[in-house]
Amino acid sequence: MNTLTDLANTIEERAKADPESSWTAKLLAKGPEKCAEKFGEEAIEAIIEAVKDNREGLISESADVLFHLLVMLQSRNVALDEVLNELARRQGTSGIAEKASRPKS
Ligand SMILES: N=c1c2ncn([C@@H]3O[C@H](COP(=O)(O)OP(=O)(O)OP(=O)(O)O)[C@@H](O)[C@H]3O)c2ncn1[C@@H]1O[C@H](COP(=O)(O)O)[C@@H](O)[C@H]1O
Repeated sequence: MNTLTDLANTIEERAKADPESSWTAKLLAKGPEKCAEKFGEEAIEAIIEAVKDNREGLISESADVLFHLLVMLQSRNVALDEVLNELARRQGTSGIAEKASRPKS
């Protein structure tokens, strides 16, 4: 099992934990909208580090982004595996070819 899968499992367990004892439980108890807001904040912090070309900051903020993405998914009962399956489905399809195949709007 990889680190991301381990973390997703921990987050799923924390959904039943006491919000006083777990950051994850506390955030999940605030609801999906708060989880989404927190993910957005962390994404912006990662963007700032990328623009500043701060390598250490980008690594640290990216870890926050992944953690908060998993919490947001948990808040809407979406399993990490469902996202990984979607990525696997896309493997081998060029992004340029996929975009060209979309119906014209
Ligand atoms: N990976 C993480 C992780 N990354 C970030 N964070 C927390 O996310 C919070 C967000 O940090 P911020 O500074 O943005 O938040 P803040 O300023 O305190 O919050 P605001 O009041 O500003 O919204 C901090 O409290 C971090 O400690 C994490 N908390 C937990 N985990 C993992 O989740 C596991 C379970 O943690 P608990 O749920 O706390 O038991 C841990 O063992 C870790 O593996």
